Amino acid sequence: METPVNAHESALLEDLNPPQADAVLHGDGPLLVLSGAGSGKTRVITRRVAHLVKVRRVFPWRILAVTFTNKAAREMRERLTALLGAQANDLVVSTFHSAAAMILRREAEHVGLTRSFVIYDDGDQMSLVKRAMRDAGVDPVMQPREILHRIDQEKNAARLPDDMRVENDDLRGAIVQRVYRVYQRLLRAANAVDFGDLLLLLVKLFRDQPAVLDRYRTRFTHVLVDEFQDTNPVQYALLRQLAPPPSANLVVVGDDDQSIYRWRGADVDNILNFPLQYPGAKVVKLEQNYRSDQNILTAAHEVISKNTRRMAKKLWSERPKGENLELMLHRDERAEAQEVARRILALQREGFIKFSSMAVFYRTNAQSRVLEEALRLARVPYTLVSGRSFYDRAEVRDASAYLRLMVNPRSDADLLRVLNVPARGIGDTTEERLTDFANEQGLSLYEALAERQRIPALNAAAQKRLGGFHQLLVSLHGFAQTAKDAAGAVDQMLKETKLVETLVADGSDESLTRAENLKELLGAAQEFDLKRASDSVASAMAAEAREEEAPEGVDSAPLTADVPPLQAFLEQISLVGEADAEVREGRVALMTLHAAKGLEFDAVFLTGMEDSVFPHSRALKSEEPDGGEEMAEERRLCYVGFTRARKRLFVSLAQCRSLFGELKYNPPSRFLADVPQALFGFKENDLPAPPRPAAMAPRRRAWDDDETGPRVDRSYSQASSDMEAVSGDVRGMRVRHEQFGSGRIVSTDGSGPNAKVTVEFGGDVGLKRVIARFLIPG
Ligand SMILES: Nc1ncnc2c1ncn2[C@@H]1O[C@H](COP(=O)(O)OP(=O)(O)OP(=O)(O)O)[C@@H](O)[C@H]1O
Ligand SMILES: [Mg+2]
Repeated sequence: METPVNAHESALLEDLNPPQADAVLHGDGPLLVLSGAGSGKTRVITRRVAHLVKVRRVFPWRILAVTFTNKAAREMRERLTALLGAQANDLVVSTFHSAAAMILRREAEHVGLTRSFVIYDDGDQMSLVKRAMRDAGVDPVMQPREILHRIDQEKNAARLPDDMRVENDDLRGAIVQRVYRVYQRLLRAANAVDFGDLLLLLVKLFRDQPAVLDRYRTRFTHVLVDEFQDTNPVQYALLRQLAPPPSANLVVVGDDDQSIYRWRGADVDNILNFPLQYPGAKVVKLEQNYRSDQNILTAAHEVISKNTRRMAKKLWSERPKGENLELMLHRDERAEAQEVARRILALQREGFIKFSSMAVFYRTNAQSRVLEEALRLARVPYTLVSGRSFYDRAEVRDASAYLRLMVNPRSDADLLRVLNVPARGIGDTTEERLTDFANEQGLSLYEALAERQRIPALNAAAQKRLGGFHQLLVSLHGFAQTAKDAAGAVDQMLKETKLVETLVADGSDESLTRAENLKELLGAAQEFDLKRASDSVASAMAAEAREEEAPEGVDSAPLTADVPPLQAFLEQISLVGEADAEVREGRVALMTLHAAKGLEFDAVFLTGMEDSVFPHSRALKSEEPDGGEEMAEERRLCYVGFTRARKRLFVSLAQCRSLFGELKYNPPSRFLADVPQALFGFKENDLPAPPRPAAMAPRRRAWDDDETGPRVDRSYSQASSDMEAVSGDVRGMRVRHEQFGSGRIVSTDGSGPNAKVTVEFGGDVGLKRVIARFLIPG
């Protein structure tokens, strides 16, 4: 460690341990910080950025710091503003996607777009894929969803249609390639990109036009990446372009144990092989955890250490052992939710833990509904962290479609969405004639509208309606050209389209709520304008305060400098991700495990700890004995979940659960079997026996109606019935019937040998009502 050179430096290093300080002080060249959860990786990134600016006098605009979510970027910026003041404004702190979007917009002409391109989300992508399938004339042998997934995967791997490797006998691959080609053509025609394009087009541009790449390489002398374990190949390619091996100043921090986005193409090898890609990279390991009490860390360690392919690391903590972990067993998901709500209230009252320091996690979004209901009933304030929910509402999507048409009328998907919203009497036939005409003439729908007189077989009334709609779009587009701020444009759009007016006139409760949401969108635009104005003032002041001049000829302008306000606002909306909702003051946070990455809470409830819920049923289907890569990823997700907790960790499970409209009796999560009993405060052989599924043995799904399949762990069911007083409940029990074979009891009517029992039998038999005495157990 070097000696601090001045007061700035000592302030920045004050509360760092030696390896952290080492990483902050590291001079030039690549650096990898690889370490477990809660060891201060994110703190190292922020401090290092502050150190670069304050002590090493690097211009803030030369620094590109990339994080995983907008929320994380926002938090990092806040921390940096606290350390650097107004200078923080000139830093580029963003997600990969938003950094790429900003650069791509500046260079749009090079990739066949104009600067006003729009960004399509999943929903838009889906309708585009369907259209591409029609245009490509492929038989509907594949689901659009599957094709879209494959296209996304290709993009994550940095492959355009021509780069796809399709074997001769790979029919499905050939179909994907064909649709992908048309899909890309449709995107370009609409002056639109999807998420994958943002990165892919930029990587291609940088590869094909070295002069363009050179400008950004010269500019960004320092690139830093948080959560590096979750980068996918196209993101890594971009990093290597901007900060090429072997000697660029690329700092990556991450934890291979927290790699949880394989399904989005993330490749954990990126972090494991970093020292090979960047030979000579300095490697720093942080081993002290500052977040969690020892019991929590031990549990997390025991779960993750079952994974075979990982960098071994063991965290230690100076923090106390802390409280025991708590295992909560419940009859069903409703009982679970009620108990979670009750415990939250108790913690707040007796444990002095604020609502905002508590979180409830679950594996899949579908689990949130019951939890929400219970929290509402118990009057526990909460926020659902599911960032897109607001922007995914139908009325908000309609409004956004109009806004996007304002800047880019060529966006066909948007035009189709609002062609008859609010209702203006344009029916399916008219729509079909319009689209057919546009297709034949090779025009965008907007252009086709202008030529509507030439559309065959269109009656005068339909002509007139299309004319009115066209007029509306022309007027809005004109307005957007000169709009001074985003809010003005949103306001104008709402007025001209009469979206709010129509909803208010309808007057139903639902319509009024929708109208409120549109006003909320206007509010979001106003907030955006304010923020933009204050940022630009701050950044001008910071520039003035600096003694040094930016060097001649280097591009130092803010990346969004010339972007018109409405467009910048739309970009922000498009890039809102799943994990982006604010964790609000005074509220418990509800979120999926994936969204919990990087966060910390005093108390964490991890719900649905049952096999096939968590680990997800997908991972249980794996053929490999230990569940293969999918199971390893679920295990990492469990590690992420556990390590979010500072002081209290509750793991909870239900004996039976309705999920996705099905009633399932799942055995306890195999991850629970890895947690030493003592951490729950159980002594050996204590009852209730902690659930111990045959965790390591290969097995089938528990509900498979198959004689060779495993059975619900009876000892566990017994234990939990003792706890929950559900004795006498035979639901879930396995039974045999001479004629129908084996099955599982779903419900009963009456008691004794003549009770009527509804049983779900295997094979084609399905649900049957039979008399109890004709059944034998097993
Ligand atoms: N040297 C330190 N002294 C005291 N507290 C620290 C120190 N380093 C980090 N912390 C605190 O420990 C907690 C975890 O830090 P941080 O979020 O940076 O860890 P991380 O390694 O990024 O975790 P994750 O792997 O979950 O992303 C934070 O509350 C942070 O403020
Ligand atoms: Mg972190």
